[in-house]
Amino acid sequence: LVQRGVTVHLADHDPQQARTAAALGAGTDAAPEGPVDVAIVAAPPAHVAGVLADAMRRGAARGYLDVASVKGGPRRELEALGLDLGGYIGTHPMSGREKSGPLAATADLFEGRPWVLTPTRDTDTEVLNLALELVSHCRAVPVVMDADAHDRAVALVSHMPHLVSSMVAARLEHAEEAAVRLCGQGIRDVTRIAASDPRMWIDILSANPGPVADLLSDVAADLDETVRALRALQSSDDAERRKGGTGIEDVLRRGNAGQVRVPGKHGSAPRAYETVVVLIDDQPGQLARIFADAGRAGVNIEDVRIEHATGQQAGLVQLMVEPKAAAVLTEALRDRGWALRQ
Ligand SMILES: NC(=O)c1ccc[n+]([C@@H]2O[C@H](COP(=O)([O-])OP(=O)(O)OC[C@H]3O[C@@H](n4cnc5c(N)ncnc54)[C@H](O)[C@@H]3O)[C@@H](O)[C@H]2O)c1
Ligand SMILES: O=C(O)C(=O)C[C@]1(C(=O)O)C=C[C@@H](O)C=C1
Repeated sequence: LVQRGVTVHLADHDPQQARTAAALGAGTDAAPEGPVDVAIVAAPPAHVAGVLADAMRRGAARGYLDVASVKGGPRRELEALGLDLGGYIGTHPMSGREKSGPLAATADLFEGRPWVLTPTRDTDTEVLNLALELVSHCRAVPVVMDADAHDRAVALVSHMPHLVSSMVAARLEHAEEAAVRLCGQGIRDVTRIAASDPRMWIDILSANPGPVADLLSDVAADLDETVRALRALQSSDDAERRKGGTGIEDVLRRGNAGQVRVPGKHGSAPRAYETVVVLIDDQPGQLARIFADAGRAGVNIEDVRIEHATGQQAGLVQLMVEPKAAAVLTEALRDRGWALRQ
């Protein structure tokens, strides 16, 4: 928002967090002199209604938004407090990090991502317009939904997958070091979000337990069937083994069919990018230099993955770019002395 010329005042119940965010360029931690255009509450879900109610009672803003990962609960809490909710919209940017706090923040986090808005019949048009302006400043894609429909949808695409990721990662806790050191990109993809703050996720799941439990019981049924199929594959009987193979194929094929439905950036169909792989030393500033060199060559990096080599101070950076930009980027990085890999 600061980059787009908006004046941002930061407040946090831990003033150090607001100071750090201000020092990073996210705004000022000085209080505004009077009511602001819009107050955006990004506290943990269980505190959202309380923080919003306090701001509304003080008349802190013309419009009030929150960005909590659940939408039905906070709205009902606000209604129970008897507040006039015409000036409020519950929102949820569908993008985040597994790390907390201002040091984990990035200015382009929401670019091209869906940002859910849950206005009701009573929402002031002026406030809806402020919310749309905010989403547009962050270059996100607005999606209007009913609060409860949102909660059912994120149970499927965010909350249940989060728990499954935690359960896969939990298998590693007491695993032998010899096995853990073999971790490749597959398990990194599946477990990244398991690094998130449990306190935040207890709040999120506590506000959406029913839909998540329903989905997890469907996953449990798939797990039971898959275990049965794997046991059948161990059988000495040919027919049993064939049955086992069919069962495994079924779950893998259904996985393919679901995976192709995951949209790429901007909510469109997934795009085919080409990957340019660079070997880096594990030292501060390396990624920033690669990005600067790519920028100088006029190449937009669409996505990036980093794979650290076990036991070495080196890593492989996979830069995903539009196919026509791959050759330009390869040449520019080679010219600047980067070691490229296939
Ligand atoms: N991290 C994500 O992936 C993500 C994505 C979309 C939405 N959200 C939602 O955004 C909100 C913030 O999540 P985050 O990941 O930025 O967490 P965070 O821990 O980085 O930030 C939360 C901040 O709220 C402050 N806080 C706690 N209680 C407060 C209170 N009562 N009053 C004022 N400040 C208070 C904390 O000090 C902290 O600085 C949550 O509601 C979360 O559901 C998170
Ligand atoms: O990718 C991450 O690290 C996230 O935290 C992302 C994610 C998600 O599940 O998509 C997690 C919770 C938020 O409510 C929104 C986004």
